[in-house]
Amino acid sequence: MRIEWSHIRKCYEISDARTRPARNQMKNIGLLDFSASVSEGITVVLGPRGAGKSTLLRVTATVMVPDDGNVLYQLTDKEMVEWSRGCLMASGISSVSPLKQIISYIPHAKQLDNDMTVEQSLILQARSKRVLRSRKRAMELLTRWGLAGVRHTPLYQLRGGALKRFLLAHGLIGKPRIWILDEPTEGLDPLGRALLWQELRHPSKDRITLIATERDMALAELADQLILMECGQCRRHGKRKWLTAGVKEGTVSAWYRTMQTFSYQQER
Ligand SMILES: Nc1ncnc2c1ncn2[C@@H]1O[C@H](COP(=O)(O)OP(=O)(O)OP(=O)(O)O)[C@@H](O)[C@H]1O
Repeated sequence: MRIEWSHIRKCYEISDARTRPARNQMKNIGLLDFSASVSEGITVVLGPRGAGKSTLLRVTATVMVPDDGNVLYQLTDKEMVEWSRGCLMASGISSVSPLKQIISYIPHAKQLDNDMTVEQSLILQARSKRVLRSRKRAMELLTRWGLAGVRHTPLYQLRGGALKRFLLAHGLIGKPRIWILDEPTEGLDPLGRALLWQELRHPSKDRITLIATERDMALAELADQLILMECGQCRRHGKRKWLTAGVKEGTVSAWYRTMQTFSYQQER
């Protein structure tokens, strides 16, 4: 399996009338001519705030349409799916329906606006992903991710570590082949961190895991591949071992420091 991004551009229109000049509508650049590719394994996307990491994840998860360029998903030797504005206009959203079943996207959420309980939501998700024995699978995940104590809690009341663990369990329920995580360790408690590490160290064989993080270098050390972003573009990408071989310490953190033209350290 492989994902290939070609010349992706994504701009956001600035909606705040106070910051918008009267005639020229201003745009924020999310992605600018972004090209790269990844194969099975864990890919960690690094970059400073505003580099475009979340935008890349949203486009790849097909929750956002790129303005230009395309994403190709090589699912098997014979099956390839394209995601682009052109494809969407020509064939509608059904053109990416094979992806909807296999992608799980976990956004960077601080709170959920939903009064369903944890248990109900996991069962519903298992059913929507057409998991066999969906209730059993939901209970399995509920227990494994330490959610039994909050099973009857409405989602809007979940906070901190429990919320993060719920999101991870929810995302894994359908055994996704493409697992996309935006800042998964932010707000995660030690139990969740240990469970996430376990999951990342023993992944399904045929899975692409795409993780964005701004500063969790311990997470980045688990990567098979790295993408370094800056100003909406891909500045470097490749195998972690090759990229870090050039620095004395041989770690992602040391490599990342040598790549800084942005103020990673000064921000701290
Ligand atoms: N909804 C939005 N409306 C307007 N501009 C946006 C929106 N979302 C992102 N942007 C802008 O797009 C650029 C890239 O943002 P993005 O969130 O993708 O970067 P990031 O690397 O994930 O940073 P962060 O860690 O701060 O989320 C930034 O300039 C940001 O301000």
